Amino acid sequence: MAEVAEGVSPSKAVAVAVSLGLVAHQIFRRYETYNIIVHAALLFGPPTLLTAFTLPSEWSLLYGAFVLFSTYLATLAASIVIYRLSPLHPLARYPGPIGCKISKLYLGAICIPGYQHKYIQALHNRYGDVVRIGPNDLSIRDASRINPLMGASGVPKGPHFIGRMLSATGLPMVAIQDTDVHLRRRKLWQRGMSPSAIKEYEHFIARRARQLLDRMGEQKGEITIGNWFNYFTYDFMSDMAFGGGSELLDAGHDEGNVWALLDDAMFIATFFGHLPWLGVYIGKIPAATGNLSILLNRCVECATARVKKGSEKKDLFHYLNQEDLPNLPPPPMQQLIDDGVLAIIAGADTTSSALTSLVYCLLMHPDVYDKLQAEVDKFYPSGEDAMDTKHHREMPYLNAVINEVLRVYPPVPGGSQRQVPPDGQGVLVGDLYLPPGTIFWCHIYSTHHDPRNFTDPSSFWPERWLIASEDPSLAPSDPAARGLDKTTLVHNETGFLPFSTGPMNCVGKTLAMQEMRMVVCALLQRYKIRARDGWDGGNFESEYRDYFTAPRPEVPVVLETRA
Ligand code: HEM
Repeated sequence: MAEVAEGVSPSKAVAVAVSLGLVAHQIFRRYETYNIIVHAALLFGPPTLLTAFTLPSEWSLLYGAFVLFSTYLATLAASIVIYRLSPLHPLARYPGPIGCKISKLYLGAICIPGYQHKYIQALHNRYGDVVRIGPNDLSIRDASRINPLMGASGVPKGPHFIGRMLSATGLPMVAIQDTDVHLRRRKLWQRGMSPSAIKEYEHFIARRARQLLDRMGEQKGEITIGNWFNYFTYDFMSDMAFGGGSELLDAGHDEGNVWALLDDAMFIATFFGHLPWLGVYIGKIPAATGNLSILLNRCVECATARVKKGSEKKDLFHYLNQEDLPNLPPPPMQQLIDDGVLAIIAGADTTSSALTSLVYCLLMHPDVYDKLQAEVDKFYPSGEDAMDTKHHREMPYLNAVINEVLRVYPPVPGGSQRQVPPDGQGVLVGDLYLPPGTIFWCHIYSTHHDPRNFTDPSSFWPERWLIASEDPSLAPSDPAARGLDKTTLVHNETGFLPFSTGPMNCVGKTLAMQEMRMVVCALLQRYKIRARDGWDGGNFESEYRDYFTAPRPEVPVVLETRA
């Protein structure tokens, strides 16, 4: 080989390696791909060819390979870093930490302890409403931009689910970036979440909610109520998505470690959500993905079993499998599996998180607890069926409490990612310009906690929802109104987006609200909830974490059956 290269001087060989490194950067920049073979070819192909064909005669093969590989790769890395920090980068005008501008590894590392929501909120407080949180990523905390960016003619989904699912193929609906394909797929979900479908699910919710109350009541002494909500939501979502298959409530513990797996999986998924290409690599190594792969495989097994068994009830699967449209062929098996997985992951943790936060808030705010109890007792006195949803509309305080919990402790604190199509036009909203390829998040936690959207935003104060809607149940003279009325209260519901917003928002919103209302009414009708003696709730706020969904600290309680 060296013979072929005779005449190539070391400085020439190094210069060629530098030039190829610069060219490779331009190729990476223009043609983003998750194809490992393309990545490997670009990373290792040029220096391998250089070593093979231009090795200077005075270098040994080993030395030459070392010099050419390191020159090529160092040039590529330096070119990337310099470009990302330079005024030439399309997002150069947006402020943010240098580490974020250089690589998504920075935010990936920061998210590991779980306080990404607080970190991004702090960035907004320091840099303003638009912050660069990655080389091509922005976080936005400006309620006035939310509808133009996420509403009817908003921007498609971003790529973070590719990293979360450790694959660029076989993705669930939530991850589909092509807007037309996403909306086609969503039609099935929309039928499965229509008011008439949800009416039919009420008895599924009621059966599991009764089981939840019975099983909690059977425990002696203190219980960790969040764990029981976990069992409830997981069993219920398994009923919905797979026609059953999970009996955690019955077991009374995390049988099969599903929640341990889910928590670990969310942690891994959050890191790779920031680095989708790396997630795709790691996804090829079964041992490296550990619990995330186990969780995904378990869901695949449940979905496959359900497809084989066929549908016995009108549950969510009935609609996802188009059994309500018998003249149409069923969707491909892989689609059913992917969306079954999605139902469990999207529907179980979020609702459980909200219910746990709600109990925490009631325990920390006895005045709120008393008022909610009074409203529940008014509509569901002892003997009245607490699973009957007919009074929910007449319960403004119940709805205010749930909204306020979702505002202060959003179960998906970061929200959902969007990306301006790289091959299309940029997006201009007022003076905010997002160049093609820009990835962004309308950051839910920061928006909910912005004083420009909500008076005293960190304070848990359900009455704000009553004042805003001028609900007659709260007189302006009531001390709970804090001397505010609709004109003096800051209350911008455009900045309230726990379920995200627009045509790609949470399709399970109505179901989740129904579940929460039913469980809260039934729980308060039957039990008095008391915090464990000596527990002051101190670490809930500080240890509420963000791994896309929100792991929360334990809330230890004692339940006393009400007379
Ligand atoms: C309190 C409970 C819940 C909260 C706070 C919540 C929140 C969210 C958020 C923020 C998104 C991202 C939407 C976006 O990309 O803009 C989402 C998506 C989704 N959620 Fe929920 N969710 C909850 C409960 C549920 C339930 C019970 C289900 C039932 C299966 C569900 C199913 C879904 C699905 C299928 C998506 C993907 C929607 C799409 O891509 O079109 N969620 N959810």
